[in-house]
Amino acid sequence: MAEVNPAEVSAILKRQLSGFEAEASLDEVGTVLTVGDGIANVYGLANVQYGELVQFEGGLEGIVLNLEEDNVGVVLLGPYRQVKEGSVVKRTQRIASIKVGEGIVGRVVDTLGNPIDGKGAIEGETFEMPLERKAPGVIYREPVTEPLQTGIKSIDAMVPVGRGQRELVIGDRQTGKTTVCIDTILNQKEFYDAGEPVYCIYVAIGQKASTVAGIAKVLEDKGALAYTTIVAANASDPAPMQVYAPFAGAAIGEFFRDTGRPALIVFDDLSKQAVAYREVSLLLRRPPGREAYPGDVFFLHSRLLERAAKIIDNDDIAKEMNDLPDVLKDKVKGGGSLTALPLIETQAGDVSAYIPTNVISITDGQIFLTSDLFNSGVRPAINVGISVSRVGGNAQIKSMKKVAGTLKLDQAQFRELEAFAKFGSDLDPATLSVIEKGKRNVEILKQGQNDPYPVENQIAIIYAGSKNLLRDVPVEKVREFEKDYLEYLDAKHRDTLDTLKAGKLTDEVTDTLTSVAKELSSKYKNKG
Ligand SMILES: Nc1ncnc2c1ncn2[C@@H]1O[C@H](COP(=O)(O)OP(=O)(O)OP(=O)(O)O)[C@@H](O)[C@H]1O
Repeated sequence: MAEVNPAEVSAILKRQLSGFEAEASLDEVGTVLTVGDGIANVYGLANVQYGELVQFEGGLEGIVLNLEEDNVGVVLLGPYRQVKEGSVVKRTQRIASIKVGEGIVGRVVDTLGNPIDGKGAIEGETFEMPLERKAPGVIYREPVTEPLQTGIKSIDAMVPVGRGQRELVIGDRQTGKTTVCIDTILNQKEFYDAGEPVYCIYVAIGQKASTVAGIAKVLEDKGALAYTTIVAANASDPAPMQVYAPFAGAAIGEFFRDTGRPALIVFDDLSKQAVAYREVSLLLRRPPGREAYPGDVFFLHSRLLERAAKIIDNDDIAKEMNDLPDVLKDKVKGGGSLTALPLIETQAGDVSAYIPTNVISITDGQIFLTSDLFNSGVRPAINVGISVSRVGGNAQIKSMKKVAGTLKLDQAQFRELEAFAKFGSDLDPATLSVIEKGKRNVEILKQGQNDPYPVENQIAIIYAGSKNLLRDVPVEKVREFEKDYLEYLDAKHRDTLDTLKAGKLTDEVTDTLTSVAKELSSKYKNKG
């Protein structure tokens, strides 16, 4: 009998074991300790990461927000009736993210990227973009130099916004905040038609579903849905969905920004998001601070708004960008931008409350809307005296910059003298002329809802106002004059308008504008 050679046996065993791979995988699971008010405390997920998605029995997902020694606090992203004490929770090893692709344009989605407009699944290739992502570092950014045309005369002239800027829109309720932002989105149609779309994202937080449906309809009717995505976390959605909706919107914006395209995001509004965050934090038993907001509510807004940026126009450097999701690695292009228009609602004009002061200090300027102006018929109700844009001036086109400079000075002078306007006849002619001109300029800056103006039209009418060419037009007829003047220029002097659009304010152009304005205003004089 042949003897068993141990060395031979162990060699055979070794050979067989070397190709062995364990097929069974071990899911890390935990159990629910307590659940209620949209929060679950889970035991047993020792290795879970902050911000990771976990899945409950029945498919409901949640985000891990509190890491404690023996349990983790999870916010639930949906109705949690089926979750009970003792339910099993599974780690997904995925940080919360949203699927973004070209197909998301024109859709209405929820915080997790699920379509809620009844038009079926999102088509085409999609990429997982993380909800929370570190903002691009200094090396990957460029200063703001390109204008973002809002189509609103008083903004484009006096508080201009540039691509990559963060400009706060702040005011009491019902002062036209949403309208300013929707009009800005509508104004981007010009660029879409010209084949260089600015991709827009409207994030609705804590609003009525009917309001969101109304906005979607306006955008669709005006042809703006073709380049716009709506992210909606309505008032009836759980608080965590409202907290993360702006982050989901930013993730969509970043997809366009990092693939070299301009994007615009509107957060309507961050006050409601802060309230939802306060709710979540209190339920997670985090200590309350000023106005019962948690201590990190500033960080919540600053890390969100920092994601608005103008990316350097160099593909090689842009490719190195920090925290770039792997899925985008070979699609990255430089030169993209994400402009943010956050909204904040104040109570009785109090801008020194906690959340308004926070966001004012984070953004690059603010557009103040006031009820007084709104109610006196000055709409959009922008108070230009206290509105500023810290970087947008560099982005204004030259022709606009020239005419707007005079307008700003005139209006500042007018505001100083305005109180005297009541004494009409007792004033010296110089003061009277400043007041009369100011009144006409106020009329010029009025604008209807959903009626954005192309930049060349804005320059043409502001030029007429600032050169006092309207002195013969009665104040109440200024808007009628404006309409005739712009229609006439468009019909007869399109080349002049095109020159203005190109940023030039030549003598020839100013001569044309002056002669047209004089001719039309003289008619008003005769009529009057
Ligand atoms: N330029 C305008 N011309 C005429 N009406 C306007 C103008 N801007 C806004 N409005 C009207 O004012 C109302 C309030 O506008 P909007 O909803 O934009 O304000 P808001 O400040 O966003 O309000 P909310 O408090 O609901 O957030 C709307 O009914 C709108 O139609």
